[in-house]
Amino acid sequence: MHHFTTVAAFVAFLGLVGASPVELTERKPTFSIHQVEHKRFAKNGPAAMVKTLRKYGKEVPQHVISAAAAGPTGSVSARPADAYDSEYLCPVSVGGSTLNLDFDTGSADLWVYSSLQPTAQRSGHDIYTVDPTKKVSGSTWKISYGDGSGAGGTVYADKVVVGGVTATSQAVEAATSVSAQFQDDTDNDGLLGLAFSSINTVSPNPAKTFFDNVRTSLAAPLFAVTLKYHAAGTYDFGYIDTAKYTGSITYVNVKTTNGFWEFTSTGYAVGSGSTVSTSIDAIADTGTTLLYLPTAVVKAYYAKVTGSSNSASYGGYVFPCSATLPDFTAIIGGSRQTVPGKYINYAPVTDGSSTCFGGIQDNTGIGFSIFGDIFLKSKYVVHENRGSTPRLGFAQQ
Ligand SMILES: O=C(c1ccc(-c2ccco2)nc1O)N(Cc1ccccn1)C1CC1
Repeated sequence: MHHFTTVAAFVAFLGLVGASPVELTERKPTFSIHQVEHKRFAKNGPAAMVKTLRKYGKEVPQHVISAAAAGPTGSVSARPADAYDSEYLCPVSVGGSTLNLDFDTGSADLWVYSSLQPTAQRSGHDIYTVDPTKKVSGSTWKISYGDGSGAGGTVYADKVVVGGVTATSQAVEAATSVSAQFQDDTDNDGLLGLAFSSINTVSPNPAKTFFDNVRTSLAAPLFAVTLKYHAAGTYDFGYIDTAKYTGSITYVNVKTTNGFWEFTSTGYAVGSGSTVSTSIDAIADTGTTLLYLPTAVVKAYYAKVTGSSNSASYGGYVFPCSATLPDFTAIIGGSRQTVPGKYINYAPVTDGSSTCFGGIQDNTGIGFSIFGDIFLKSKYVVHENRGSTPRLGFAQQ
């Protein structure tokens, strides 16, 4: 972009456009100079602040200097898609269009509704309009999720911006077809996977997640998840926000062999009951709504809920919506991570029913426990990958 900084340059410009200063003043024409974005400008707020303070000879606080020296950081809102926090959606710029994506730490594909789908499938959705010049030749993707939903399509390399953090050449997996469950979910324009790139489904060459693409350039190689109960939370990239949690963060090492943010909880407690020591293999998964735990743990929990039962017809534990639910505590890294009982009432089994579906359910058939939104929405969870030994950090909101 050309910046006119001197009168001489300005007059030279008039010469270029064939107008003399006198002529201009007589006819007083109007003209505008259209600014274009500087394509390679990485947004760094602290650096801009340092520049301004120094320009006016002001003192620059040390914490601003050190933040400026760091890489980019960013934050994006995560809004509940419905009254029951079934999923959380975040606005993302994909190839210049804003789509609302479900950030999913349990999968590793960034896939979007697209112009490749039949128009009936994509009505009500924001879509990514593919640019054939950006197609990744020969690549396809296909994913299936634990609830039986799924999608598939082809791949494009395009610019993706999340909370001001830019991946300039992100693998954007454009859907050619999505399952009925996704078609019915008209708020959701796709998923942004934040698990490990080892489980990305692009073939023949697996793609990197957004986090893996920006990780080493961020001020710190981490993102932090703050989901909230019936309220908007955030996904922060590159920094820890001490205003978003109380007490301290307890870290545990992550096992990445299955591609998930997988960790071990060493025990649990129901309400004010005593702690039961038992090893629980679990994953943190923002893309899963509920908290799936081993059979014995779930039985011990609902033994304390009057009127609860494991309903074959509703496919899980239910109880009277008026029930008082005990808190649930998981021991992680030696710390007590407690979920308020109120958060464990997920939703009425059908609109208006006085029977409610439990937020804690049995993990039989999954192969591990899943700490989904029911657990996560009372926590501040740091997902750190320094390259070796990724870690999860848990703190109370
Ligand atoms: O939905 C998934 C899920 C995510 C990603 C993949 C996948 C296939 C290929 C690459 O990733 N497959 C899944 O199934 N849940 C949650 C879940 C919930 C209930 C039952 C089973 N699972 C994965 C995180 C555990």
